[in-house]
Amino acid sequence: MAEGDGRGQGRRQGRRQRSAQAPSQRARHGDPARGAAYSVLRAVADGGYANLVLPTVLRNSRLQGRHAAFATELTYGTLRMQGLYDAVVDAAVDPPGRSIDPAVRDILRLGTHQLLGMRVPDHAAVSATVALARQHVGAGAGGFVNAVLRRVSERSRDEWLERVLEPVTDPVERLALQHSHPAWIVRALRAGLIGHGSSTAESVDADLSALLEAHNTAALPTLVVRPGLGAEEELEAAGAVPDPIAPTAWTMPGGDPGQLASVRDGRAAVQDGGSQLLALALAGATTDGQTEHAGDETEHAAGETHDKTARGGDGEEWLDLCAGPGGKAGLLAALAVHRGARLLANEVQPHRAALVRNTLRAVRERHPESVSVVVGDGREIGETDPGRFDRVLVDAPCTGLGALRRRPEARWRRTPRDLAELGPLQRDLLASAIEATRAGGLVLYATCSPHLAETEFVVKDVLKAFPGRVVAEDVRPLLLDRAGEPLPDTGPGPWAQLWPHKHGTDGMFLALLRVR
Ligand SMILES: C[S@@+](CC[C@H](N)C(=O)[O-])C[C@H]1O[C@@H](n2cnc3c(N)ncnc32)[C@H](O)[C@@H]1O
Repeated sequence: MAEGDGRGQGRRQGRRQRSAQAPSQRARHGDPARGAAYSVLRAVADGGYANLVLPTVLRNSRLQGRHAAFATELTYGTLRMQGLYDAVVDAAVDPPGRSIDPAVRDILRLGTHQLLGMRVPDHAAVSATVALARQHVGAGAGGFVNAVLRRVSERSRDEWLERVLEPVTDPVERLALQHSHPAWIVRALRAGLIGHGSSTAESVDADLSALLEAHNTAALPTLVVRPGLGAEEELEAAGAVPDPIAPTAWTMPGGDPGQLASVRDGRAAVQDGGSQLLALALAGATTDGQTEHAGDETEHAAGETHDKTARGGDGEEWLDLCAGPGGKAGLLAALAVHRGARLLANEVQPHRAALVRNTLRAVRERHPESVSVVVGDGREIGETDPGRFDRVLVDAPCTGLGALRRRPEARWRRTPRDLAELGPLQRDLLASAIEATRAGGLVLYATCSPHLAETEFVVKDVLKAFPGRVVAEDVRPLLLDRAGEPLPDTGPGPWAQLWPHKHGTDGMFLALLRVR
């Protein structure tokens, strides 16, 4: 993205920003877009989430249009690429490897992203970032930042890459540095590509590079239109177009989806296409022991477009075991209502259950009897409600390694220890879901991670714990795009793995289990 540098963000706002600062002050103070990016980086260093902090910071700084886009790209790009930029900065400081104050480190990362990752002219990148350092840290920091960024600006991105990669011989470490991921994640993704049958020994290196690159590429927001609530017209009028990935998916090439009335009132929402496919797959599967649902053939609500077979419906009870903040529950609720089923959304954290209630408001207002939200530990439902549900979604808490393109700081926060902590919880939740499902009913286990330890290994372990009682069914034929075609390249089955570089979705894993 080319940089705005305080110019032309709607003439009125540009004048306001300019008149608020004399030229001499502007030289000393950073501009609002860079200031906003810096605030988000500092909040992330304190444990905040960029996707939650950034909108507030943009609003408080009154940044809009291309200034907001500049601040967003600067923030997200810097967070994603910080592994590589730290190596560049460490090589550029004098003496190399000298320790750097965390706030100054953030400012140097921002400057390096402008120089190596954006189309900002060198002089503007250096002077505006030095001003930021002076404003937020002090004059000494300004001088230091100036010296380091001038050295960074002396080489191109490719030249820096060559320089920092030179001493690194291990192929995984090289890819990690080049694509700015922790090495343990690169190793796990490599194992996932092979383990899920997505890559062969010959193709894995190219696939891995494409996957890591996809994590570093901003994704256009995908919207879900919750069926039967009438949001399509407004989306069309706003310039959104149907997305081929799923019958409920739409893409908005520009503008802020949050401004749409249908998004504000919960008839539509921003939701990854993979998440939509997952909810549609669970709703589209056939439960045993149910009669045909006569409405299925005639209705043309999204998600019902292709499947004209019996899937049960009337009177069914559906459970979303780990529902917060409610994205998948929102789609499941709309599908359940349409099919004469009821959805119970469960979430262990009260504040996340409140988010689920809010997400479900459009359906709850129209069909209060069909949807309810409860706070509870999903591990207990198998005991409190054995054999009660026809369909259960376990969208398990996981490392989120499949959603790194949307959560720019997540790769630096996660550690292999998280896997050790999540593993027992994932197994307990899946076992509880199985206990809570009636004979002939279905459990869909899903993660937004392709890590083998939280996908295939969990499912295989739990299947072993229920010998003869639970079978894995082929979920791949249920993953249908808008044209009704099964998604290609989802693995050898019976489970499926989606990938950002292949499907343009988050890296979702799905396993469909039938209780006998
Ligand atoms: C991956 S998120 C679910 C995302 C959700 N399905 C959606 O689409 O918005 C996992 C959720 O599980 C919740 N969780 C963690 N432990 C749980 C437990 N023991 N019982 C129920 N929910 C739990 C977390 O708080 C988190 O909200």
